[in-house]
Amino acid sequence: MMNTTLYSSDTFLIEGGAHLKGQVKISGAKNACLPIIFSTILTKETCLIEDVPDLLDVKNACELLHILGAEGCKPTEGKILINASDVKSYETPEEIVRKMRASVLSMGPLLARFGKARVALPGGCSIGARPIDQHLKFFVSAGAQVSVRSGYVNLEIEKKKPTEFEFELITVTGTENALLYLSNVKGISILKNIAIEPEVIDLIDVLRKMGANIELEGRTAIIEGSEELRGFEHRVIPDRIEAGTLMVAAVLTEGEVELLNVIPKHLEAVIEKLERAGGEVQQIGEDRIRVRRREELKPLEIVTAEYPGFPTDMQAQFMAMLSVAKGNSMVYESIFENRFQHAYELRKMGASIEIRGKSAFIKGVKRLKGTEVISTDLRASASLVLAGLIAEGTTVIRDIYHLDRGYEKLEEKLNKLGAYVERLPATVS
Ligand SMILES: CC(=O)N[C@H]1[C@@H](OP(=O)(O)OP(=O)(O)OC[C@H]2O[C@@H](n3ccc(=O)[nH]c3=O)[C@H](O)[C@@H]2O)O[C@H](CO)[C@@H](O)[C@@H]1O
Ligand SMILES: C=C(OP(=O)(O)O)C(=O)O
Repeated sequence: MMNTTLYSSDTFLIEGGAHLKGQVKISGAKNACLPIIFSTILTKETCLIEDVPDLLDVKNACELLHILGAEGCKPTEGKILINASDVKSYETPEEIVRKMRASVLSMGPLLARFGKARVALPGGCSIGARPIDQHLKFFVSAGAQVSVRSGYVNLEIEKKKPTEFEFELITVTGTENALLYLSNVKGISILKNIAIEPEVIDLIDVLRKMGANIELEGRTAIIEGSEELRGFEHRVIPDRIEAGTLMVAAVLTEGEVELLNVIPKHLEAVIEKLERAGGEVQQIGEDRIRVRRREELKPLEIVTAEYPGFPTDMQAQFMAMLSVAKGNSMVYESIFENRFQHAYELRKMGASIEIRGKSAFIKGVKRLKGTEVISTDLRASASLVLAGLIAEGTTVIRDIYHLDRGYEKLEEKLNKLGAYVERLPATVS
């Protein structure tokens, strides 16, 4: 699990009270971009990825590719060119892997390419135990020898062969790892009970461009892999979680914000809840929406679920909003067992939230008060920023390391909309 104190981390200082107004462009999705970066290991040809968000996780993924021996890997003005033909190493070192969850996605491509992989156990947000047993069960079913020793997973396979595998539970990166691997295995494989998050579908688009033939029937994927995968050019889908976060900001601050570069279909569950809570969301173009407050904030019941359900990655942001809704709300977190750390920080700001197991009971209060809080994980940090936007006085959010993993220039975007968010650089590392 991630220990934030290991990393130098800035502080946000927020003055509450602004009504956000204006236009904001949504960045490419972190959780789509990362698996796509790892897919480049599967080909010796050059790959071009566009709409790459400027994020710590992306920089770390690129550094990992660079350490493995790939060329390019320098995100420049939203683009990355990667050529992995010179990759010779099949070992991903702990220092990088523990910084981000998605580095587990190097397993599938390295095993496919070298017949071997040695990958440190991944980090990411500490929102639960986050085991990778389903990834490993998949690799075993594909014929790999798998062992875990001294914090590293060792995988080895003699001869790649197609396989049929059913996940015991729905896992996003587990599905992506299996798709990455099988796309490079000749023959027809079947994966059942897969995740169908938009980020998984974006990866499938890329794997198809590379030459894999992938068909989807509900939660089943039929994959005809190829041993000679091609390079690709691909524009990453917009980040639905960044969009959702800014939509909540617009409603919460009684503002009016136009979001550019969104795929409204990906946001259906979020839009439905936001409208029930008193927001108004209008589609004003193919990839544009306008969001504002329609009426007084109302309480909600939210149960997180796999896509197309309500995303766990939006739960914390909604909790910040429900903290000041008129009435009692309930949030049930069905995906992760420890994803309520923001609730304790929101309480410091005056929110009334009681946690019982996987449920949070929120009694709306009239207002929040600025104080000093700690950001414990990525979306928890986002919820504290939202709370800071409407709190009385100044909110100081320490250790925004995780926020930088997942939001591109959040303070700049918010300030352009009229907020006051100042970044104070870390003084100790
Ligand atoms: C980099 C990335 O894309 N991160 C996203 C991805 O994380 P990630 O892929 O890690 O999340 P999973 O979908 O794998 O996890 C879902 C649930 O399954 C459990 N599980 C997962 C794998 C496994 O082998 N065994 C197991 O028990 C997890 O502990 C969790 O309780 O999907 C999550 C769920 O939408 C999002 O919150 C994360 O933002
Ligand atoms: C939990 C998240 O990220 P990660 O899986 O990289 O920890 C997230 O994006 O909300």
